[in-house]
Amino acid sequence: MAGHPNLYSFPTSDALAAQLRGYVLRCQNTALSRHGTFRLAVSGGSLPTVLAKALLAPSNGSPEDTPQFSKWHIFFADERAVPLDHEDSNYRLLNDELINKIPAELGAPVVHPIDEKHVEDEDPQELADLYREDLMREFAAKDSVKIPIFDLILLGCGPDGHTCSLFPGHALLREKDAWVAAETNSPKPPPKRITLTLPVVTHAVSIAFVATGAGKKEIMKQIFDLEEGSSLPSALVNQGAGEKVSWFTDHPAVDGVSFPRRGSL
Ligand SMILES: O=C(O)[C@H](O)[C@@H](O)[C@H](O)[C@H](O)COP(=O)(O)O
Repeated sequence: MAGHPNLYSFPTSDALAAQLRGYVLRCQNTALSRHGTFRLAVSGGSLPTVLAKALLAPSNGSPEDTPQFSKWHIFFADERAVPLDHEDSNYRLLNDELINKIPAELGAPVVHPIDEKHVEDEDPQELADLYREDLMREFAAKDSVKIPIFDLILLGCGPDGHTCSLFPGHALLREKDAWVAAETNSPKPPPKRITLTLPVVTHAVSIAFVATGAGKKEIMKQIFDLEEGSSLPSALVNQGAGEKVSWFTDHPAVDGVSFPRRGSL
């Protein structure tokens, strides 16, 4: 086990966004110095809005504080099997909240959507297989790799402890080999989705959760303080990736949580 996750808690959404910006840009700068691109995966929910607040804020002018979007490859940690312009699409959400608002001088990232031709398929397995092929092109172009190593995966946490489209008690949590899995019966609509698997999430260089609001405090207690929460998907990410995991929360989300938390990175 690789140590404990980092739990941060901030008084305001502005403070959270500022710290998240610093964190994401440090991940970017490390990735660019290592291999010239920044490869990340993002979830839906409130995350794209928070991310936009963080990344579209004015830079202090230093290269370290500047998003170099033209070197970014953005994948989806999970996606719903719907057309890309559908209101349930995480791709559409990310475009609306962030991508379409990036000033031209910062460049444009390469965004990797699901293959829209297969969203109506009875079984989303083909969608998952095609998304894996896209990952192969990006992560295994020259070598054969066992697992893609994202520079950063940005996640949300549902009130039931789910993350990506990995839901509590689901057989997918035991997946060891697949990179991308199909979900046909999600307890949260829409039912058909694809998701990165737990091994892909925990192998990332860095993993960050954003969880805010009083609606999260019960599940945060389960994840961080209670034995009974240890099998929840978000807790499994903590256990599998330890100190590589950072949680960005606000005070209401961690009210009553005993696990030690810090107010800055
Ligand atoms: O596909 C989904 O069902 C959502 O994207 C979901 O996974 C979301 O990330 C969490 O429920 C956290 O949501 P909030 O960030 O809005 O709390």
